[in-house]
Amino acid sequence: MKTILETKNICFEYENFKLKNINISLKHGDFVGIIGPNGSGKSTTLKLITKLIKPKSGKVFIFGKNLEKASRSFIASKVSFVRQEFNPTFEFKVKDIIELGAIHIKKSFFNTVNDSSKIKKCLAMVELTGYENRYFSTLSGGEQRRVLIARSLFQETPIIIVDELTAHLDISHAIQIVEILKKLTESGKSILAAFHNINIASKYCNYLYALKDGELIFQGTPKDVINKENIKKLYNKEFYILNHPVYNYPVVTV
Ligand SMILES: Nc1ncnc2c1ncn2[C@@H]1O[C@H](COP(=O)(O)OP(=O)(O)OP(=O)(O)O)[C@@H](O)[C@H]1O
Repeated sequence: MKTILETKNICFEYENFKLKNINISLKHGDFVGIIGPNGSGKSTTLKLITKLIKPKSGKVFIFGKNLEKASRSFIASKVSFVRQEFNPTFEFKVKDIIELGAIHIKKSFFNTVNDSSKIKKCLAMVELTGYENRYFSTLSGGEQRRVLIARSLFQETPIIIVDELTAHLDISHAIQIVEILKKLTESGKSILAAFHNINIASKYCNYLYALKDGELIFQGTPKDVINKENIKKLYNKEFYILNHPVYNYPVVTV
């Protein structure tokens, strides 16, 4: 399969944190997860890949195009990004939030009948039918998160990047969202997501990158990455690793 997103030795620095030589790649149909403890650099990596911040050195390529030279509309047509935090300054309705996500690739600013049926469809996919006229600020954390996933579906990009995929979601909605994304990979879309829930990443991702203190310390299939020794090194704590009795993937437990 063809590589559609690639980082080459990207480095970045905040005052008290360094991200070092990150090499990540994503192919058509991949569901790739980034795991690692709080503050290990997952969000920073995703922000670099989506050009929200610029690397100190190294390069990012999306469909072979150097991100440095890519326009905002090119990026928006290829990548949608569900960020961990999203606090709009104005009172937006759910339907506006969804449309604004794809404003750069729309031919016209004005709503069309086609758009509103597409918004309905995307909301139905995340079980928020009838929410289009609700004010975003009045939704629960989990509902807001699902609106942002719906916005990403509305954008219809070949690459979907999600920071902390299961943030604010109860276990049932977390699985529902992950399964929607997994289904999209079967039709050729590619997902890159940061996970705190390693067991969900283990079941659904075909490849994992493990970040610690700004460095990629392990990578490979969930079976390669998730074992007692690696998880201890990653989180500085002992866990039990079991094998899922039905689906045969490694499960981390206390
Ligand atoms: N704007 C910023 N200015 C200064 N330091 C920052 C900034 N954003 C992040 N950092 C620091 O960079 C480090 C990596 O943060 P990052 O958000 O990438 O980690 P993360 O792995 O996504 O963490 P979490 O699992 O808690 O979401 C942290 O130490 C954080 O405090």
